[in-house]
Amino acid sequence: MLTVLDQIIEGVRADLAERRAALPLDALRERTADVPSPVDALRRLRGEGVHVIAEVKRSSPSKGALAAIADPAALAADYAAGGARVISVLTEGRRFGGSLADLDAVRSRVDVPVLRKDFVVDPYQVWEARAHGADMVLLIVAALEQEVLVSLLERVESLGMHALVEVHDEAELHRALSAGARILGVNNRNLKTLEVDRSTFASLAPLVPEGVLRVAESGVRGPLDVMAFAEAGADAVLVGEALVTGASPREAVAELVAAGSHPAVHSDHAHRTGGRG
Ligand SMILES: O=P(O)(O)OC[C@@H](O)[C@@H](O)c1c[nH]c2ccccc12
Repeated sequence: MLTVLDQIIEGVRADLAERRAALPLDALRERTADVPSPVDALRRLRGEGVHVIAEVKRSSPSKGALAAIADPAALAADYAAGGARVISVLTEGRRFGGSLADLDAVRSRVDVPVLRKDFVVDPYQVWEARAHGADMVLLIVAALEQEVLVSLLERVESLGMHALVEVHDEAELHRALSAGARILGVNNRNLKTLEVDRSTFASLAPLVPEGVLRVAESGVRGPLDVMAFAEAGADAVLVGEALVTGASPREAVAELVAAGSHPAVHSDHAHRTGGRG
């Protein structure tokens, strides 16, 4: 039986085949020459406190439509004004309602690093991310054979970008680390059942070695969740739904940023992680 992830990837491959037919890899590669160099997203995510990665997300397979988002660039500008360190843009169209046009719109508006959030299974998509100005690319371990993960990660870094390498369990975590992940995302949403279990991050975070950044993904409802992930060792949180469905995205991000830089969070985080971060 096909899992949700398998179904999504089937659609992603079909859409990718069309784009590749319209623009062959060589031509795509040439386009990257005119694109300004990537910003160092890893640097932006280091340092005191828990940083916020704010996501432009229209829909999801678990909830359906979340928000219309008529102007993704304006939303991204609000996120940046609220203090988001990185902006994540979903570019998958069939289930998440995103597009490369959204990535372009956001890129042209904000200076903060931009993450292309998609189901990347082919180097073409990594070149595409760069050609559209991305600084970071999501790689989902569950979607990739180990050799493919390794080569995609190398491609991302060779283009000067960083990868957010997403895992759901201990086996995937070990694969991510052995592939050389420097930014590790623990997705609290199980991709098979689509259920959120916020304890997933806390159970995997202690297994992440020092020097590798830890990002808690999915299920952040507000400041209390940020503080809980901080306590569990997060360097950053990735938040979508709570921001796109709220009244003021700028204020919502600012509240999360404040929770992540709360003095109690700081000292506790520094204490637990031996002062790193
Ligand atoms: O909307 P939430 O629960 O705040 O979650 C955001 C983000 O973690 C989620 O969109 C996500 C995490 N990993 C993904 C992989 C593909 C698509 C989407 C995702």
